[in-house]
Amino acid sequence: MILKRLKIKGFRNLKPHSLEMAEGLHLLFGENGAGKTNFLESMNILMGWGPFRGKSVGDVPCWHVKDEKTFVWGAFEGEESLEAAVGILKKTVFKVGGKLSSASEMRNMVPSLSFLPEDMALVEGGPSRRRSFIDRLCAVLFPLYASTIYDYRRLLRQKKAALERRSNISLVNRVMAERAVWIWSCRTAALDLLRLGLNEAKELLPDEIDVSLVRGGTLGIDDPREDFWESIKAFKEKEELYRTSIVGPHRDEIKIASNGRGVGDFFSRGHRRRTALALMLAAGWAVERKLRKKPILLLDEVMAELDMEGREILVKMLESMKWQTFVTTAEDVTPFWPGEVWIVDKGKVSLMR
Ligand SMILES: Nc1ncnc2c1ncn2[C@@H]1O[C@H](COP(=O)(O)OP(=O)(O)OP(=O)(O)O)[C@@H](O)[C@H]1O
Repeated sequence: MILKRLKIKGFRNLKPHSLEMAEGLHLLFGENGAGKTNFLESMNILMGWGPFRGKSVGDVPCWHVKDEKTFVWGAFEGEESLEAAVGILKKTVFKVGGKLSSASEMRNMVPSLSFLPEDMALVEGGPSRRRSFIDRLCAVLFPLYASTIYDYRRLLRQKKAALERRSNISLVNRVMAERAVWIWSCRTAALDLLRLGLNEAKELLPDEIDVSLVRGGTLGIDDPREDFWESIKAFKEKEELYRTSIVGPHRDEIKIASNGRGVGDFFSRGHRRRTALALMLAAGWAVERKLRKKPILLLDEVMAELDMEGREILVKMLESMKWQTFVTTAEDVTPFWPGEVWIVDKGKVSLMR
């Protein structure tokens, strides 16, 4: 799908806009603090994902204009056509085709993926980044995924409280087991698709890459349900001693390996960045393959640490995927950019060519 028209009002530092957008690649070029990330974020919120990580929706309305309504409106075309609007105050209110809707409906109707500067460190550091990446992909691929994760987290809190009180946790374990097994099945299916997608992004990769799920805190028995229950049994005392939940998807690791070794440990920094971008492209491919809809990609400052060759490969691959893609940059890469170039200056977004 593509976002054909976009209207923005009262959104952070952005001036009111009404813009026509083409398909294909879009570069948003401007100085630091110009509003490039804000512009991507407005689309991210419209497509049901909320503000970028760590930011609160209450901070979105422009600080300088009192009592102005904050909204983002978009007309999407492609596999489906629809008009959607989101009004933002302390919360977000969605309308699709004039009728009340929700963020999760938007996420399912208009598949989109965002990739932020911190995602460039996807293959290194702790597992929570990789879980967040796979969760975002699963939330696009499987309509009930986001609500199941929400439910699972609620159960985790209940289990923790029960462990603190030293009360019986067998009932909460039983309810958790169903969610845990389902989340594992979704993550496994998403990783199967990612593996196929990585074949399409080979050019970016320095070597063969494999991705696999290591179930959190389990004994690693083949059957996930048996794995859950046997591990719960095996670690019962430990859970009670530490009063924390050891077994389950909240402790999963997504292993990214090359020739059997974790790439975080031995790929160079640049090659780790390329691997992260290859995973992002593979995720887009997975969405298109499963949903038969072209995703919209929002990429914030992803070219900053790539060498010239890496940038050229990335742009060539994005061109060949034919997804509508928005890329921000503070570096002047406009001469070799093959698509539309937008200049972002003090909150004003205008088409350069
Ligand atoms: N609610 C708000 N109202 C008005 N201005 C805001 C609001 N929230 C953030 N801003 C301002 O928006 C400005 C632009 O931020 P943004 O992150 O979009 O810049 P950017 O072009 O992506 O910059 P960089 O290249 O440094 O990443 C920031 O300077 C910030 O102070």
